[in-house]
Amino acid sequence: MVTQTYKRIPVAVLGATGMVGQRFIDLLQGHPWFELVALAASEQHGGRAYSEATRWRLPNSEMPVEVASLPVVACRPEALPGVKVVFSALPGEVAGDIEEAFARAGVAVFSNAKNHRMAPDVPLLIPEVNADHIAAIAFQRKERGWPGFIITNANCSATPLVMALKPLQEAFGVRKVLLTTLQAISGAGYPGLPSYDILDNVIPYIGGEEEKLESETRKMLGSWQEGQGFVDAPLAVSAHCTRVSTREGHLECASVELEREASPEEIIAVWEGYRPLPQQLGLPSAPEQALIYRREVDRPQTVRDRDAGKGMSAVLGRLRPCPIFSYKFVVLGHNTIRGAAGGSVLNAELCYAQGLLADL
Ligand SMILES: N[C@@H](CC=O)C(=O)O
Repeated sequence: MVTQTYKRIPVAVLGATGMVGQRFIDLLQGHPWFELVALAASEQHGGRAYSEATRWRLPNSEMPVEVASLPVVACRPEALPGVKVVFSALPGEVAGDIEEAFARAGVAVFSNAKNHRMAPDVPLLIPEVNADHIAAIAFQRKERGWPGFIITNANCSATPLVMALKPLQEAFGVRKVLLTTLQAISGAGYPGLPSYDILDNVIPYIGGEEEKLESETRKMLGSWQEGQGFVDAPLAVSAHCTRVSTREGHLECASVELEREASPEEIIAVWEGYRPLPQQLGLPSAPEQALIYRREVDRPQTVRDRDAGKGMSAVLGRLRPCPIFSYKFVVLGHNTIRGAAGGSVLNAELCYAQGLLADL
């Protein structure tokens, strides 16, 4: 259990006006270790108050009064003096250079953007899965000469899949994964898809998503080797990604081939008994149970289960034998919480607990 009581670290959100930016703002309200002191977005907002620059879009909540009058400044380090940590919800078109400018200026960047995920010196982090990959930060800082650093979270559909696979990999080995996703419309940001395209419809294509899912899964389930870098897990992953007309929560149907035989009871016991580092450390955003297995025949369901563990748990169900691979199952993750802002906040908490934010 982490019990230090440092002064809270001043943090900012980049890309604060979008959906994921708003998730960051929401999750940082009253955070015990991080104090949200500034908001940044595109230059067009020119310092206007947050309440004038954007409308609050998160369901069942109002814009926090603490941020309503904050000016929306430009995404430049000099516009955010005193800020030691930034959470980036920037779109991929601009995230790359901006995030690097912050790391160069001595800021720790926790990014939701795709740009640096597959870089050979950037941890693609899910604290329940590959907390040891933060060892790459020392290498990144040295190689790039940065006093700060960049850590990214994973693609929102890779996140619950990898959380489900990690304990299976440890206990039985995993050789192959075949996956079909049913991804919510919020994954496309706001305003996202035209209603005429998505209502009464399923779209069997999300640009770049299948490639990300396949490569990110191998990186996260792989290892960080001093002197060698990231080594991918020797795992074949094939993904079909579809967009469905749910608002939040990516539901995924997976078939896996294991290296060793296992009974369904053993697999469920491994999932239910999984208690990785964030839970051991009691990190503020870590759900009590990283993985929840539902025994009902028709769960998990997107609308009923996406908020489990305040949107930070992966919810599993329907484990059954697969006539082609070893087993098949369903997994669900909240895409804008665990798969986006919540994932990055947990990454920052792990770094805080491991002392990586102390020397910024
Ligand atoms: N790329 C993802 C984003 C996650 O929510 C998607 O399109 O769903």
